[in-house]
Amino acid sequence: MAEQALHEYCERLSLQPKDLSTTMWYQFIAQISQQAILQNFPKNAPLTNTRKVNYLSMEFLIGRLLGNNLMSLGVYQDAESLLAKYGQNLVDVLEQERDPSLGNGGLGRLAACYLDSMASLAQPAVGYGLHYQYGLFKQGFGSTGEQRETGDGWNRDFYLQQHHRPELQQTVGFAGEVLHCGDDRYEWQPAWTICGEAFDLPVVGYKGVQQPLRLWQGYSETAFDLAQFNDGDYLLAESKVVDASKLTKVLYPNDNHQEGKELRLMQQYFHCACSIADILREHLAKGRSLQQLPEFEVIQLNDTHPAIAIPELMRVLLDQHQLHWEDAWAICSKTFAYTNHTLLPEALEQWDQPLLAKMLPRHLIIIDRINNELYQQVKAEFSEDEFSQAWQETAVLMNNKVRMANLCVVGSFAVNGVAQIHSDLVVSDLFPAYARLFKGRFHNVTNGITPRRWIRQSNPALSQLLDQHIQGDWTKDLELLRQIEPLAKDPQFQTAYRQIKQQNKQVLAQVIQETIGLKVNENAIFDVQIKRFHEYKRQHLNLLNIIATYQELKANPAQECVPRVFIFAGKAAPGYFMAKQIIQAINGVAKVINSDPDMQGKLQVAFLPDYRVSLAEKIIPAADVSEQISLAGKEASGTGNMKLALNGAITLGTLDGANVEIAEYAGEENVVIFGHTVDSVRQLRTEGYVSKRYYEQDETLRKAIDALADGTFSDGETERFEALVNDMLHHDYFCVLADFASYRQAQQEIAKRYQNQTAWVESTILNTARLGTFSSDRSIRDYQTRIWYKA
Ligand SMILES: [N-]=[N+]=N[C@]1([C@H](N)O)O[C@H](CO)[C@@H](O)[C@H](O)[C@H]1O
Repeated sequence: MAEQALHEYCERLSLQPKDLSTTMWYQFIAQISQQAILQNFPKNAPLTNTRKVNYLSMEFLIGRLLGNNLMSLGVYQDAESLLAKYGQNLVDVLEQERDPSLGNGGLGRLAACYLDSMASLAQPAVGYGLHYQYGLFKQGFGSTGEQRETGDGWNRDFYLQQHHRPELQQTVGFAGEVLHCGDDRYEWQPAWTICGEAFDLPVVGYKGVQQPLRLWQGYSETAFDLAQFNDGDYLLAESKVVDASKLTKVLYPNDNHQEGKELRLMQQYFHCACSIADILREHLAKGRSLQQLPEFEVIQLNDTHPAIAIPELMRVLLDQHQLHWEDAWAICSKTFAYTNHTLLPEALEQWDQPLLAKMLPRHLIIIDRINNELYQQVKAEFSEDEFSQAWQETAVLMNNKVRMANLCVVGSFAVNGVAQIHSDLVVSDLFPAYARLFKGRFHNVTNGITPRRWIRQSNPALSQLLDQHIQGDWTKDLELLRQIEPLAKDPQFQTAYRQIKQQNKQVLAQVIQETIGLKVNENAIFDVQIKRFHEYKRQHLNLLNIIATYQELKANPAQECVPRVFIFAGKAAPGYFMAKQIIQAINGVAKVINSDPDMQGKLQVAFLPDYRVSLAEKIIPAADVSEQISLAGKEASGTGNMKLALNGAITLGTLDGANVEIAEYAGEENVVIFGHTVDSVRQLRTEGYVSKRYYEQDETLRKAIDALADGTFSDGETERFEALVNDMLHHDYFCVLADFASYRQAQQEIAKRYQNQTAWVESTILNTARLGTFSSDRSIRDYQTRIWYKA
């Protein structure tokens, strides 16, 4: 079949297979993969004992799809051997695919892993997102190591792994007036509308089903106005067209931070309005009633970004289907479920009421009614003395702001956090009054990652070893990894496992050489911190330890040391000054250390630019140490921690997010935990945390910070990192200085353990063997049994 297709493809190009470029081979393989997806997939029927999931997310960090699709179609080897026949290497051909960076970080990647798992488990689902023209910016570094951003056009219109669905278009209104037509009846007259057209990216489940990721793109109903053009009024002729395409032009590059821009709210509403209309179209087309919606459909809100979907569904039920408030609310509140991904106050979205009054006047009226109904409930539940504090926490409308997280809690039948410690804090710290008011509504579903992309596809050598020693298909059931536990001490298995890690490190060393021109010591510990830059993730704590290690080695050149390569990757939101300071400081330190002959073979720092899914796939299999060093209570879960540990990296972390559960499953002896806990941070704050004291009392820490301040790592410029140093000494909200000593000790523990390779490799094997629970298949099964099950 493929040979025939290849023949036809070459004929169309009037070329011989030997003349095809790598890009042409990519296009050929992508085409036959799409045909295969369209023609003979799925082989399995979707589940019937569960509701269809509509996963609403402003981000889907899907990564390259072709390799994944070939694997899930079961034709990866066929493609590999066909290409090999013509002297081509599939890995190189797959490198031709642009990385659709339609997400910022963990939240967006989690959505992609969940789509893969739902399709693999035959859980009926549709992902609903936006077809951004520009994904997350491309990152480069300037002459003094500062982050530079450039637009990342991922060739949206020519992307091969998608189908345009013009028949699914929707029309979305904005602004305008609301007429009160008596009693409870309202009519919204939008001032203008934008059309949404759908692009379906097939999600190919592994031995499962195929279902769509549906991405909406804005365009203007009124095409080019020829009449106006003929009247010579060219610009006006084009005006409407410009606006619409601007709507889904670019992804907002913020991670864990709200940017209260009008365009962002318009994007969110456009996303929700198109998706709600499409869900109802499909539901009603099956001859089902509106009242049956919660019986067959669940709408999962991926954080608060799609929260406006709640008043949007209410609007449609009230104004377009003339339901009474109670009936509409009964349907809504049994259809929506909300996942919270962060406790950071600056990330909890709040929109100015006046902005909603202008942009979505009908929705504000509905939100006001929801708020009034809630007021009665809170009044009834809490006593006189308790009421004001309870209302302060629970009110949806407060201080001229619409609190989107509160709207989600009130409008959903289920709320979940993304790791046990986080879900506990959601109840104890974020929503205690809600937890009392809505008993049984709060759940935990610990995050997971898809083993298809993050082991089978990105670590083929390890996958082969696992295939040789495991009965059953671990790619489908990751708990089967337990079968290698007895081999953890087996010398032969250890050798094979270690050699695979070493091979992966050599591949990464090649990538580092090609990308930043640094030749790293492949026998050193590859110590990896790869994630978005944010003060709570504390990349600057990692940096302070690197500086201290450098100063120690400079002061004691004869001292024995375990060679180390510190590998960083990650982007900072363009508007996030302090995160950008940290990036620049790491590059400044790297420049000095990497060019210092005294550090040869001992210490190196590699900061790889433009972190993205395809780069993560190369770094993760090569990591020895996984840096998960956020301040306890700040990282809701983390998912990089799971990918790194399953691929045999030892977690060096705080008791935060999913690190806690990784330590539980791997065994405390197979991770290295340090630092303050959630409770001891609370105590530190109560006692009044003064970071300067740590600087004064800890000489190693002081010298490291002084070196950042005195120009050592900034070409003698003393003000370049002034803001970062001042923040550390006079603020340091994320307690970097308070955790420095404990972290440094933990790093020395890592070095000590690494010297006993037999024990180290045993520990890494046990991490792979015992962490099957962090498969996103397990997460989806938890959602099915705890949230999505048919009532
Ligand atoms: N937004 N947001 N939240 C995050 C991540 N930054 O995207 O969601 C991720 C997915 O739930 C979490 O793993 C991570 O801890 C959390 O910070």
